[in-house]
Formats: sequence, C-alpha cells, structure tokens
Amino acid sequence: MSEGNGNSESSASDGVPGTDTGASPRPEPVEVPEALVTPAAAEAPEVSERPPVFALRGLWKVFGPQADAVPHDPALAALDPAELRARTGCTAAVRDVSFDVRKGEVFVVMGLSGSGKSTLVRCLTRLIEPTSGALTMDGEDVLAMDRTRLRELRRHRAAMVFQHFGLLPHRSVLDNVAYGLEIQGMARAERRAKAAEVVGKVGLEGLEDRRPGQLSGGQQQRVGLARALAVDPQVLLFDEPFSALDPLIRRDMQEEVIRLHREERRTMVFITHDLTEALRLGDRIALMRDGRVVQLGTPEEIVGRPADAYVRDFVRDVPREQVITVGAAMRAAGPGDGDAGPELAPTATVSEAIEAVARSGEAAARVVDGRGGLLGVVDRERLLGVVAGTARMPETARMSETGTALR
Ligand SMILES: Nc1ncnc2c1ncn2[C@@H]1O[C@H](COP(=O)(O)OP(=O)(O)OP(=O)(O)O)[C@@H](O)[C@H]1O
Repeated sequence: MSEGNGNSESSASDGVPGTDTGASPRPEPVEVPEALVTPAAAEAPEVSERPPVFALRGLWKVFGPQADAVPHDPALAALDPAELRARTGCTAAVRDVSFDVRKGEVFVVMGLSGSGKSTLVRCLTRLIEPTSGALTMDGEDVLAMDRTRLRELRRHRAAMVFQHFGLLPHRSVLDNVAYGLEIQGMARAERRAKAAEVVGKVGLEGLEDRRPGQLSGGQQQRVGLARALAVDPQVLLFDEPFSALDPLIRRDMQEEVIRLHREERRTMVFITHDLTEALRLGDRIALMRDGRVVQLGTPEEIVGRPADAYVRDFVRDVPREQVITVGAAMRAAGPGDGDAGPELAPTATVSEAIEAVARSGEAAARVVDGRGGLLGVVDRERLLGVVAGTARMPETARMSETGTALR
C-alpha cells in the first residue's frame, strides 16, 4: 500500500459503473456556514499573477471501448453523457478541461458524485491516463514522462491524501508518517526525525507510538495528512479527505488545512462535493458537471456571478453576504460620501459591513485602501441588494476565466 505512488488506492467511484447517472441531479442544499471568507485572499498576491504549477489544456479522459475516438470526433464529443454511452458505450469522465493550478493556491475541484472530480485529479499524476490533451507540471510535459520520472513526480512532487487513510495497521503513527520517506530510501533515523517534526505540525504529539486502530477517525486523517506532508511535496492533492468524518471533526480538519496553508503556502488541489467546504477552503473553485468545468472562479465569483442556471441553483442557499466582499459590492463614491461612515478594507464581507453600518448608525460604510484612500461606498441599499440577491456584481477579468477561455 502506498500513497506515495497511490496506485493501490482507488476512490469509491473509480471503476464503478452506475455512479454516472447521466442527468445531473439537483444539488443538495448547503449547510449554513459561519464565515466563508476566502482564507488566503487578504495577504496573498493576485492568484492570476502566480506561475502555474499544473497547466491543463483540452484534457479528456474517456472510459470505454472507443475511448480514443471520442475527443477527436466533433460529433461524438458533442453528445451528452447518456447519448454518448448509448452510441459508443463510453463515459467521458473528463471533457475538454483547461485551467492552471497556480503556485500557492488552494484549488478546489467541486461537483456532484460522478461529475469527474476524482478522475480529473488522478489524471494530474497519471494515476489515470488521460485520453487526450496536454498537461504540464512546472512547464514539464507530464504526458511524456517515463516511468521513472512519473514515480519521482508521485513520490516527491505531488503527494495525495485520501478519504480512506490507507494507513498501515501494524505500524506506529511515527512509522506511518515516515512511510513515504522510507519509499524514497531515506535512512531510518533521519526519516523518523523528519516524521516527528511533521507529527508535531499536525497536532499529533504524544501519539507517536500508537497504532492506527487506537486513533479516532480525525486523528487517523491527521496521520494521512502528516504522511503526505513528510515528503515535503510541492503540491498536496486531497481526494475528499474529510467526507467520512463527522461534521465537527471535519470542521477541525478544514481549519487544520487552512492553518497549514497559511503557514506554508503550499499549493493544494482539493476535491470535494461539499459546497460549504469548497467555499471555506478554496482560493479558486472549479465547478464540474458531467466531466466539464462549468465555472472556474473565486468563491465570491461563483456565488456572486454564477455562470449559468446550474451554478446558480448550486449556490442558491449560500448566505451571499458572508462570501461577497465590499470590494465587489461597493459603488463609486459621490459628493459627500468621503467623510461619514465606518471604514472597511475591500476584503471585508458584506456581513461585516452590515454590522459596522448598523453599529455606527450611519447610512453607509466607506471602503478604503491600506493608506486610507477612498475606493468606494457601500450604502444600505447595496448591502441589502447583496442579501436579497438583487445586486449585480461587477465583471472582472478573473470571472471570465473558464476552462475553455484559456485555450
Ligand atoms: N474505471 C472506470 N471505468 C468506467 N467509468 C468510470 C471509471 N472511473 C470512473 N468512471 C465514470 O466516470 C465518471 C466520473 O467519475 P469520478 O469518479 O471521476 O467522479 P467523481 O466526481 O469523483 O464522483 P464521486 O464524488 O462519487 O467520487 C462517472 O460517470 C464514473 O462512473
């Protein structure tokens, strides 16, 4: 068993026909989250300015007897999932997907069961072989890598954290954490020292000598996370790591990921079918449906400006005021706007602005930059418009960055 190369690990839906329902069901209502502010947004440089780690262009993964023909035949490529299956026996799990995962971001792949999330993320390290398209990591052609180079990629550069922790039952926590380093050939003393360091990082001090069976689910997942971190990969890939955990533990683990990301700024790709989790963790979210990326954007963009009726329906129950910032909701300042009302940074949420305005008794809040310069104003009407879903969010360059737009 190895999560280093991950070959023995498979998600519940891998290879399980019947998880593809063809027609996409309606999304489940979301749990009402407390604060959905993008975790790294405030301090990080613009995501669009960072170099890509993974770059995907026109990537396809088709399962079935005529797989290779589908991407190259416009008539077949245009069929909906049910028609494609009926005509060819094939499932296009990933359809013509293009995007960049940028250095230091938490890139969330979200979608309902069967939308292609696991297949897509497994294609990144060729645990599943893409059918066609282009894929690079740090500019290097992943599809041209030989076995040795691929193994290196999986062991050193991109580590996977799975839902089923894949821990070795007869080994201690410390030796489980050290496992990836052992595969890399690191000497025992050195790898145990490194593992001990990482155990501390994920809050497992004192449990080093326990066996996995003596740990709770949350603790086991921490071991899985520590094992992936121990090899110091450039990218962490999470495949629904927390979906088996109960809600409170799950929340703890999400906080853990946010904290680790704040500390290390490691690039993370995180699969989830849970919108609340996606909004909480993601710098950007790729929302998948039937193998396609139907929208790619920040949580604020997805909630504030859904690309189509499907996305709108998906985010319908999200408390918009907790996601949308005053930077997006503000209007230009007019005469007399400059001197009254509380001051807010553009990254403050509408919810925070409502509270600030209510406390101040003023009619509006002023949105100011770091030096106190007035950027705009959010008045009561604007704030209510966001809550009611009637406010129009401004178009930004990043909002138009969908998979297809990149080609
Ligand atoms: N080995 C396979 N052979 C045939 N079809 C497959 C295979 N693996 C996945 N599929 C199909 O590809 C589609 C996408 O599956 P995938 O597991 O990537 O979805 P997912 O979004 O990760 O779903 P879940 O959230 O349930 O894990 C589904 O229709 C699935 O049935």
